[in-house]
Amino acid sequence: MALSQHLSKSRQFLAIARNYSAAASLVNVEVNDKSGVAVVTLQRPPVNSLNLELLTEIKQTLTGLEKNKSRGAIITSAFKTFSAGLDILEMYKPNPDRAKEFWTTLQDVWISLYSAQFPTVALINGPAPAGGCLLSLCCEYRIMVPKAVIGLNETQLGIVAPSWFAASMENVIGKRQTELALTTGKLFTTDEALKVGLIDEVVQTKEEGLEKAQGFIGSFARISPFARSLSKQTVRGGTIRSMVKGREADLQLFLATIQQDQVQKGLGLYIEALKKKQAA
Ligand SMILES: CCCCCCCC/C=C\CC(=O)SCCNC(=O)CCNC(=O)[C@H](O)C(C)(C)COP(=O)(O)OP(=O)(O)OC[C@H]1O[C@@H](n2cnc3c(N)ncnc32)[C@H](O)[C@@H]1OP(=O)(O)O
Repeated sequence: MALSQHLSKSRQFLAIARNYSAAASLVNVEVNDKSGVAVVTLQRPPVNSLNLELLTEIKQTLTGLEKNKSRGAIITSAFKTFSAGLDILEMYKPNPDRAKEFWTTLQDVWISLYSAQFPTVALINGPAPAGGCLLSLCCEYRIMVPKAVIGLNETQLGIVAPSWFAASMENVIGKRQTELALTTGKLFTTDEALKVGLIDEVVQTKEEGLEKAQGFIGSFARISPFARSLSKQTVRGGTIRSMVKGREADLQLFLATIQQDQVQKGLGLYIEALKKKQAA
């Protein structure tokens, strides 16, 4: 598709996305006029914790971008936190129907983002623990600001990162580092994350990050989109097939896990600790 035609389609999507944003406004989408790349900004105050509504909007945004043959997407945050991960309140004293929809939507978001045909970059402009880290691991390239943290810290909450969370990390930093990170619930500083390969670049500001992200996506300008996305599928296909095959069992495991007294107790204490931290 010619760039002018493509941009016209992108603008139509942008108009739809803006209308949608006006109604719900947890995700803002802006398509760059020159490059056709979408900047997808998460904006659920205060820390972009991923509840059902935010996940639903992310999923709809990704579906829209795929449908409109997006040139690329940069995922970032409107706040000083990239994402605080899953909204703990979705797992604490859960309503079973909502918990089911919540987890299924998280699975859908992972599948859409992990398998996106267009290039994806996470511009991690603040802390990205647990589910926040997972979102960034789905992207092809990670750019992070200094003085932030990133990692799958689930064990610190007394829960276990599911196998597809672990696989997403393993595909980026390898088995050994993933095992160490998951068993300790490690949150990597920006420097540590760069050293271990969890992120690809450090930038001083979000603006610099946007430029670098556009540069990464621009580097595919002379590569056939078909060959590009098939190559991505070749590398990621096994992980995706395995997750899709196991998704029902994974859902049941999630529902059973969050109903355990011990897990509820751990989550309750964690929520208290977060609140105390604010009061201090
Ligand atoms: C299939 C097998 C079984 C599966 C089991 C389940 C597997 C689940 C997998 C993933 C789990 C997760 O993603 S759990 C979430 C983990 N997240 C964290 O540990 C991060 C916790 N938050 C923080 O560390 C900090 O908030 C921050 C560094 C992200 C930001 O710090 P800051 O100082 O800027 O903000 P506050 O700490 O003051 O927070 C503001 C406000 O937000 C509330 N908050 C923070 N994080 C969450 C969250 N994840 N969910 C819900 N709410 C959150 C915090 O309590 C404050 O609220 P109040 O203003 O009301 O006090």
